[in-house]
Amino acid sequence: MTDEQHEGGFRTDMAISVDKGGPRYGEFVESARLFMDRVRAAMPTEELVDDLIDELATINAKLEAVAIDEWNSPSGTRIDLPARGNITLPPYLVNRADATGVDATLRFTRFHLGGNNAAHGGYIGTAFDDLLGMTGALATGKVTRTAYLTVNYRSITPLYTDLSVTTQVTKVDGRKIFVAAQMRDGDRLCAEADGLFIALNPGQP
Ligand SMILES: CCCCC/C=C\C/C=C\C/C=C\C/C=C\CCCC(=O)SCCNC(=O)CCNC(=O)[C@H](O)C(C)(C)COP(=O)(O)OP(=O)(O)OC[C@H]1O[C@@H](n2cnc3c(N)ncnc32)[C@H](O)[C@@H]1OP(=O)(O)O
Repeated sequence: MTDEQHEGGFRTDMAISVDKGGPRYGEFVESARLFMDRVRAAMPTEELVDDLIDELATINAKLEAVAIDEWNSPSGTRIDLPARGNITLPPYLVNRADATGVDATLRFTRFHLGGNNAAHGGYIGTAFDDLLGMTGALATGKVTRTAYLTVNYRSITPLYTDLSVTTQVTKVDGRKIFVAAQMRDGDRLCAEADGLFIALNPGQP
């Protein structure tokens, strides 16, 4: 990736990769996700907390030594991995993606718990934002930025259940891409969204 491609405050091109971080990078990301779930579910003893702080200090020092800028990191660019290997995002697999929309399968886990075994609404919005951003990118061939995103929560979204997410381009008007999405548990509509994404101009901050 050149300086020109990411001049300004947001990348204007997507540095996709399938090999950064090596063949076991996906396994590393899944281990990190499992760790996040385990932290969320744990009731540790004081002794275990002491022990874990020390072990994590070692791990964090190893990772700090290999930190790299956002434009070149595997996280967010590995298109062969769930959610492009980005642990910030709920893990989803893209089943179909073209200029008209995207079909994905998504699974929330303990880390994404809102309450009463249901997903937190913010993570539902995060999933929609990313998959709709991808939809805008595929519709225009450019990176797009969210202008607005409206989420309607229609019924409880369960954890540890394969959910389907479908997105559609509803209208393109110059740089404006109007999009919609639905999240379902089988036939049941859990949540839906509509949004406006703006295709960035070259160098736009
Ligand atoms: C297996 C296959 C996989 C393949 C994958 C391959 C590739 C995928 C590649 C990449 C994509 C992947 C994933 C996506 C990644 C991330 C998605 C997350 C995106 C975000 O999470 S991003 C962060 C949150 N987001 C912001 O941080 C925005 C802050 N904001 C701004 O940066 C500006 O605000 C901006 C840029 C939005 C617009 O600014 P601007 O200067 O460029 O344009 P301007 O203001 O002139 O608006 C132009 C026209 O839009 C209308 N307009 C604007 N805003 C409107 C609104 N809210 N409501 C109604 N209309 C609106 C105007 O009225 C005008 O309309 P008109 O032209 O008709 O007058």
